[in-house]
Amino acid sequence: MSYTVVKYQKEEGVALVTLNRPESLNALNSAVFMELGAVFDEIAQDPEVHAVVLTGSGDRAFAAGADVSELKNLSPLEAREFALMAYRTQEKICNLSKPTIAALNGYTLGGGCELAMCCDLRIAAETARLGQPEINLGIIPGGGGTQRLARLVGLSRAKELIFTGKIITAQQALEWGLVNQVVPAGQLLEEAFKLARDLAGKSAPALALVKSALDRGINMDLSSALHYEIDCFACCFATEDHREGIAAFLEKRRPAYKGR
Ligand SMILES: CC(C)(COP(=O)(O)OP(=O)(O)OC[C@H]1O[C@@H](n2cnc3c(N)ncnc32)[C@H](O)[C@@H]1OP(=O)(O)O)[C@@H](O)C(=O)NCCC(=O)NCCSC(=O)CCO
Repeated sequence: MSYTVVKYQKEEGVALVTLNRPESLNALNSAVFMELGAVFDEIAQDPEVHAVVLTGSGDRAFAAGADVSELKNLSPLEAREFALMAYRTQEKICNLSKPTIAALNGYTLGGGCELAMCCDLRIAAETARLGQPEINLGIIPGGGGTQRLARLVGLSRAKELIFTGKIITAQQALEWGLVNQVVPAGQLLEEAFKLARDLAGKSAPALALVKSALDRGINMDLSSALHYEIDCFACCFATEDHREGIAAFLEKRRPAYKGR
């Protein structure tokens, strides 16, 4: 399939997905959400892809938020439809059984920050700036910001960011746990790919199971989550990869996983 507002490339088992509206700082309009959803459907079905890097084109922004010009004339019902469309795309990203890394190459605001939080890990360029500035438009986050931000940085810091609309540096985001790593801007994609290739070399079923244990477990009560983890642990023992991983350890060699 061909895409216009999103770019999609594959390299050594890693998919690179690039938001491609640099003239508007990769603002997220309906077309972007639709194409992004189609790209992640394609990735989900592609056995050659073992990890995903999501970034923005240009050197100014990952994404500066939902496209304000599209929000301008929405009725409440249309606003709800827009948010639901974003939600459906985000669900495809969150539910992907392969690891996802957001490479934040500049402004990561509003819907952009919400999209980054749908990825498993976030690496930020030193120049990246993050925030949920919706309050300054007289609206609130509608793409999961109130929930995912609070879960990542805690309720108090989420309220600080969302109430004030202030924009924080990559370093501050690292201290708050909103990003995992900060790197020089020139090394962002290199570092994101290094991490993605490392993850692509691990057992795909083990990664899928542990992602599910973490993402589903966090929304369960502790006892249910611990039992779910036990079930996921047991499922690993149905894979060829677990035999390979354990054999490789005992034979003091690197494992060669088959992804099954
Ligand atoms: C990101 C900011 C602070 C950058 O400011 P600056 O460097 O001055 O650059 P600009 O001239 O403002 O932007 C360049 C160009 O991009 C357009 N643009 C930027 N952000 C958006 C956007 N979110 N939607 C649509 N278009 C956008 C901007 O209009 C310029 O276009 P021109 O044609 O050249 O005029 C600054 O841009 C900023 O504050 N942006 C908005 C951030 C924001 O409020 N985000 C939240 C949106 S609501 C949301 O996401 C709801 C989901 O929960």
